[in-house]
Amino acid sequence: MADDLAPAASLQAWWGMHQEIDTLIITPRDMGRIDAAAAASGLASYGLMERAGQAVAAAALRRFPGAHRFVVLCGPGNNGGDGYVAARALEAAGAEVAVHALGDPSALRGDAAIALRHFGGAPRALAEYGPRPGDVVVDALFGAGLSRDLPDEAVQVVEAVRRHALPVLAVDLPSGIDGRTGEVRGAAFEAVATVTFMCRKPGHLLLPGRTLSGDVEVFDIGIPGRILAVHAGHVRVNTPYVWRLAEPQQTGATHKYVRGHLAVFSGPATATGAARLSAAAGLRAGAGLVTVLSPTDALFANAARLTGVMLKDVDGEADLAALLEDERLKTFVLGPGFGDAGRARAYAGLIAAKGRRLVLDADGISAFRDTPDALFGLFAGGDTRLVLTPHDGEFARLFPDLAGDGTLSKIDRAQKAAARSHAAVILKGADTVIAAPDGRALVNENAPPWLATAGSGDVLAGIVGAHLTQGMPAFEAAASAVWRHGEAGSIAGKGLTAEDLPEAIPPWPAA
Ligand SMILES: NC(=O)C1=CN([C@@H]2O[C@H](COP(=O)(O)OP(=O)(O)OC[C@H]3O[C@@H](n4cnc5c(N)ncnc54)[C@H](O)[C@@H]3O)[C@@H](O)[C@H]2O)[C@@H](O)CC1
Ligand SMILES: Nc1ncnc2c1ncn2[C@@H]1O[C@H](COP(=O)(O)OP(=O)(O)O)[C@@H](O)[C@H]1O
Ligand SMILES: [K+]
Repeated sequence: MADDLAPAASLQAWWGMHQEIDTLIITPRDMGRIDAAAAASGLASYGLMERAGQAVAAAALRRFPGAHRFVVLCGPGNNGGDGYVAARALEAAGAEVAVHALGDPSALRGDAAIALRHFGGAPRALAEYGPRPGDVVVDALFGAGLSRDLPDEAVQVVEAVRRHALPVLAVDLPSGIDGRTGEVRGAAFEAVATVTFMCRKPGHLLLPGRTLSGDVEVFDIGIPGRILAVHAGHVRVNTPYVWRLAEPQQTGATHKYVRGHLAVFSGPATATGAARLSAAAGLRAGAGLVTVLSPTDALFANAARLTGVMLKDVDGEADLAALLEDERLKTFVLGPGFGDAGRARAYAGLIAAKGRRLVLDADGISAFRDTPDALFGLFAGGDTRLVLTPHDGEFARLFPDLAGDGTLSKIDRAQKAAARSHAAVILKGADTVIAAPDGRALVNENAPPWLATAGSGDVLAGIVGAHLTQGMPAFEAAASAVWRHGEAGSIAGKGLTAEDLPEAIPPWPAA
């Protein structure tokens, strides 16, 4: 099955309702199209560079009032051009400025050559830069145009600046970060802050670029929003803006079955806790009823620890088939602590055949490691009814080729996996990516590091299940679950355990 993404034109309309510019994530390739469209619309490109460089200088002066000297490192392209504008503005503000260029400045073309001419000074060679205490480095070596590993000369400066622990303000991206993937190309500056233009790029949100970018300031250099919106792809930051219209509505007529019934499969007697975490999270996240479906040997272990969550004996396919006769049971969570791979495959098959919705997590994902296509076939066609919640290790079991392809970004991997599996995919981590089969993708950024604790993923699976069973479309259900999970992590605070998370799931944000 082809992985090529051909987002429907109607998607543009879907995003049309969600065009807040600060949620757009623009790849360097999108940015190229945006530049071309801006130029075609009559916008003077040098004006954009001038505003970009001025914004960098303003940020440098504001952030580093005690700097002895600003050292502006300029590269061979337009990122360097921004650097020359910034150097001129810093000098005009009375600061001490040193400019060092990578390569021959007389080879600059276009707007960058104009910026150098306006600067008027003669840059010194990059290799001549000797770090001094009190220096603030303005990194304008490479931005969106980085296409291969940093040259040795630049690597040496990156290392010298790190050795001297000098603060770095990056222009657009820290040099060495690939704007499309967030990966380090050979070496990269670690910036205190990065000033970028119009929108953030994947490299600002995906690790390790997210960490190396420091605080990211987005400065509007004057490209009209309508041009951005038309040429932006289908990647956004995961904020309530993109799914708030799909939030479950509660009216006076709501009763618990309207809010949906969620079922969570328990593992054997020695591994029941994960399912209860999912179930507790599901109830707190808004499912009207939640039932743990337990193998017979684990009934007592579960019964002793459940209150608001119900319990039912389901010990094999016949039991599940009988249960599926109840039309009100719409959504299942399968995988947390589940253990039995053969039974997981059989249960997924029954659930799919009956047209129900499934969150497949943990052991449920691993159960299909030898037969991923069989899983994808179960949920092909019709609305998206499957949500997969892999961490990197589980992802590699279902999608070994995508996991092993070093040219793909985490966003690309999630998008291709979603298209192939007909599932909404939550590819977890500190930079969780949520993708839909139609090509939409979101990068999450509200999760605190202390969410990385045993059982945290089980809680997430339960929240997704609760959202699905309340009728949200799969992608929106998944994205909003990741966001609420991140908020719960912040509310529960440092030192949390997974048991604290369900209690901390916040109400829906005000629409
Ligand atoms: N409309 C826009 O998009 C604007 C872009 N601006 C700046 O323009 C930048 C992009 O400019 P460019 O496309 O010129 O790209 P860069 O300035 O990032 O890179 C310059 C050139 O370096 C070469 N190169 C790439 N990797 C290299 C490596 N490892 N070693 C040696 N040479 C390498 C490539 O030929 C590339 O075109 C942005 O990052 C931003 O700073 C700003 O001027 C504001 C306006
Ligand atoms: N460094 C981090 N910062 C924020 N969130 C993280 C980080 N590492 C992991 N997470 C989140 O914590 C959860 C861990 O889930 P998972 O890997 O399934 O662990 P478990 O199986 O122990 O629950 C996921 O939601 C993941 O996105
Ligand atoms: K840079």
